[in-house]
Amino acid sequence: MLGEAEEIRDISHEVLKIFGEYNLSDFIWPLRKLRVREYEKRTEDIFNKFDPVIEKLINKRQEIRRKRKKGNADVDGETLVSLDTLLLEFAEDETMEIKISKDQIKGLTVDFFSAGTDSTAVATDWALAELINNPKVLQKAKEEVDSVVGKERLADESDVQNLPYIRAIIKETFRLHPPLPVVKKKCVAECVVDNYVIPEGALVLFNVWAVGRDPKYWDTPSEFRPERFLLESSVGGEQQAVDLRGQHFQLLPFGSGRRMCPGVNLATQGMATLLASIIQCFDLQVVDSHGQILKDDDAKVSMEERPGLAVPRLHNLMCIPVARPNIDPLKLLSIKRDCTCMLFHYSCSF
Ligand code: HEM
Repeated sequence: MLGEAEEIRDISHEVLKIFGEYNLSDFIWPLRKLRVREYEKRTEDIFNKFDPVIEKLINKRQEIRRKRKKGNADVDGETLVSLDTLLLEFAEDETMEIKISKDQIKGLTVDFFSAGTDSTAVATDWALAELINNPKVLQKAKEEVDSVVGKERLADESDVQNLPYIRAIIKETFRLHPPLPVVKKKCVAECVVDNYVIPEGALVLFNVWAVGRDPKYWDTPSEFRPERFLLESSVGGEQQAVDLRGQHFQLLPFGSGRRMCPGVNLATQGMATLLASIIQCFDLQVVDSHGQILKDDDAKVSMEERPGLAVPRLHNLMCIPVARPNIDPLKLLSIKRDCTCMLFHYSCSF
C-alpha cells in the first residue's frame, strides 16, 4: 500500500503479536493491574516506532502532491495511487461533510496494516499448503487458469470473476483455516440464545474455526473439497450459495454484522489474483529442512497450527517454485507490472 514494506512489516508483526497474546490477567482479575502497566508500556513502545514511520510516509506523499500541483516534473515517476494519498485528498477537500485529520489518517493506515496484511498472507499460505497436499485439486486449478488466462499474459484481478474453481479454493481454505478463528462481539442488550441468557455487556466469542468443521453443516468436513462450493458440481454443490459476506453463519471468516471486516473484497480479490498467478507460473517442489526435494507421497506439508492473532501454519512453507513448461514468468511479469511486486515478493519468501 505504501511501498515501504520492510519497516512497516516488522512493526506490523509487533502489533499483531501483542494483539494475539494470551494474558492470564484477562481471566484472573487481581493480576489485571500488573498486566495493564506492562501492556501499556509495550503499546507505547510500538506506537513510538510506528508513528514516525507513518508520519514520514504521509509527509512524503503531501510533498509529492504539492510539487505535482505546481507542475514540478521531478515527481512524475512517483506513484500517487495509494490509500494514504486518497485519504489526504479527502482531508484537503473543503466540500467533504466529514473532516479527516492527520491523526485519523495515521490511525486508519495502522488499522489497515495490522488488520489487512498478516491475515491475507496467512490465508494464502494455508491455501498453497492445501493445494500441495491435494494434487488433484491443484491440477484442476491449473487447468482452469490455463484455459481462462492462457500463457501469454499474467493472471490479473479482472480474471477472478471467470475463475470459479479458484474462488471455491479460497472459500474452502477459509472454511478449514479461518485466519481469525474466533470473532468476538459485545452484547448490547440482554438476549436469550438456546435457553442461555446472555447479559448486556457480555463478551461473546464465536468459534468460526469449529463451525467451519462441524459435520452438522458440512459433509466430510475435514476433507479439502472446493467442489462443495461450485454451482455446477455433481459431486457436492450443497454449499454452493454460501458466500463470505457474513450472511451464512456456517462460514464467517470475515465476521458478520455492522463491524464485519471491511477488507473482505480486497482480501479475496487479492488472494485469488495472487493464487492464480502462482498456479499459472510455477510448479511447487516441496523440500525438507536440508533442501532435499521430496517426491510423491512424501511431498506433503504439515498442517499444524501455531498461535497468533491470525493463526499461521506452524512451519514455514519450504518450496522451490519451478517455472511451468512453456511459461516464462519473467516475461509475463515484465508485461504485467502491477502483479510483479506481489508475485515476486511471495516467490522470494519461499
Ligand atoms: C484474509 C484476510 C482477512 C480476514 C480473514 C479478516 C478477518 C476479519 C475479521 C474476522 C474481523 C472482525 C469482524 C467482526 O467482528 O465481525 C475483521 C475486522 C477488520 N478487518 Fe479484516 N480480515 C482480512 C483482511 C482485511 C483487509 C485486507 C483489511 C483492510 C485493508 C481489513 C481490515 C479490517 C478492519 C479495519 C477491521 C475492523 C472493522 C471494525 O471493527 O469495524 N481486513 N477482519
